[in-house]
Amino acid sequence: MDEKERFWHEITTYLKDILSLTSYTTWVEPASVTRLGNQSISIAVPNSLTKSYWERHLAGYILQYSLENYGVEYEPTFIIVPEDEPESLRNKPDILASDNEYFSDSQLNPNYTFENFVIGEDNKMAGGAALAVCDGPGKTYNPFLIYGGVGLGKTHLMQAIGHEIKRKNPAAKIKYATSESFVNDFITSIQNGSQKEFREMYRNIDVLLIDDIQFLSKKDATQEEFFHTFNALYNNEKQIVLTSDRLPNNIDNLEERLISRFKWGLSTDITPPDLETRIAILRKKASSDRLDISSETLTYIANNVDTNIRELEGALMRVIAFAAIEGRDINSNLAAEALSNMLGDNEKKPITVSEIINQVSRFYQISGEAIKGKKRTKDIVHARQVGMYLARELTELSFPKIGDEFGKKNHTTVIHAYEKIADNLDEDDELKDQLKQLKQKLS
Ligand SMILES: Nc1ncnc2c1ncn2[C@@H]1O[C@H](COP(=O)(O)OP(=O)(O)OP(=O)(O)O)[C@@H](O)[C@H]1O
Repeated sequence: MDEKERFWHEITTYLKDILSLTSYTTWVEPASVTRLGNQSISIAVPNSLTKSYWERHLAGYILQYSLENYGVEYEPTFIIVPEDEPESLRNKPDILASDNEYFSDSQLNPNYTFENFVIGEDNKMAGGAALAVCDGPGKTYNPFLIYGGVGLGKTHLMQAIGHEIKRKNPAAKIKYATSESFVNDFITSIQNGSQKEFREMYRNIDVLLIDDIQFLSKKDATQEEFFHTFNALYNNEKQIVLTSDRLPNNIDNLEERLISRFKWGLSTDITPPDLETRIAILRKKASSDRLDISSETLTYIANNVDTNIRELEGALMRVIAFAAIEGRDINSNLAAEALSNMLGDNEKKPITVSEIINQVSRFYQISGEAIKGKKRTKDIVHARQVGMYLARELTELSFPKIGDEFGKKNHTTVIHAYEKIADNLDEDDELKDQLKQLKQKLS
């Protein structure tokens, strides 16, 4: 037994111990190891459903087991090899490895392509602009920033740009990193005295994709480095694509010079998908797993999960897994059963004013006491008025009751705050974005 087979035998034995028999036979048995590197392991799985299950529930065990027993974390990557693929391919680690290497060189997820990305009303601006970026990398929109709430497809769209540019120009060097890995790479380079290599890695490329730039907040030295990376790429007409959960203006402690550079190109937001788009996304996922699921069932799922696309995919996976485990056909009754716990859990509790004050306080970094207090500096008044507006929008409370909760303010103060924010919303995109984020946090 070689090293790879031995590790696989050990980890699957370990998983057999901790999982139920059904989970083990449904998810672990169909998987196989294809390669073991110094700090990585490639695993072949038969479909994207199994891949997601491994990614969400089992990958952590591999990291933990390898660290505890081998002193190194084997980072797992999953490759989909359909079961009806010839046996020869399933057992050809070299083919799989080289395929994997193609992607690992830029760290792109092979599934995050335009082909797999459904464009609907909510994301058509972002989708169209992303395609335009691929037609003129470094020229059309540079930088290109995609922003929006959790699980709405920012990473997918960003990586689709990487794939598409690579497809059009196979020689293009694409670098994808989360802002956390940018920070870590930078810190490691300082510790190891390898700044030159770090700069090579981030500057000697054609396209830089940086995910979740909100995490650059408060990291002064890294922001400085990122600023120089940005300038080097921008000046050489190399494409920069960024994602963020909010507009750069609303990222705390982000340097002004970065904010202004991020505004040079195009910023576009992605909002939660409407029902039709949610159904289309489910249909695409089902068909890529070669599953024939009725429109009625897909509509049932889409109707009941409207938070974000990651949750929507999770719900579909749950339905499919439930059907597999119970040995039943997929229909809307089964979907209702499979999702009953999940939907029950999600039943909305009414939002309280103290939750609103809490979120507003964290968002604007102004204490709850100040919001409820009497001070009238500009920042405090703004936070207070936003809080009052949200209280009116998100609770059933009357103006006088809201006034009470905000430190016994008169109801006319609340009415004034409500009207002021409502009026400003029409013209102020930044305010609109702040409220969107706050509402998302509160929901
Ligand atoms: N329009 C879409 N069509 C098909 N799949 C989508 C679409 N948007 C998102 N998804 C899928 O939803 C999941 C979550 O998307 P993604 O990770 O890109 O979200 P995100 O906005 O980057 O989330 P986060 O804020 O957590 O980083 C992914 O599996 C992605 O493939």
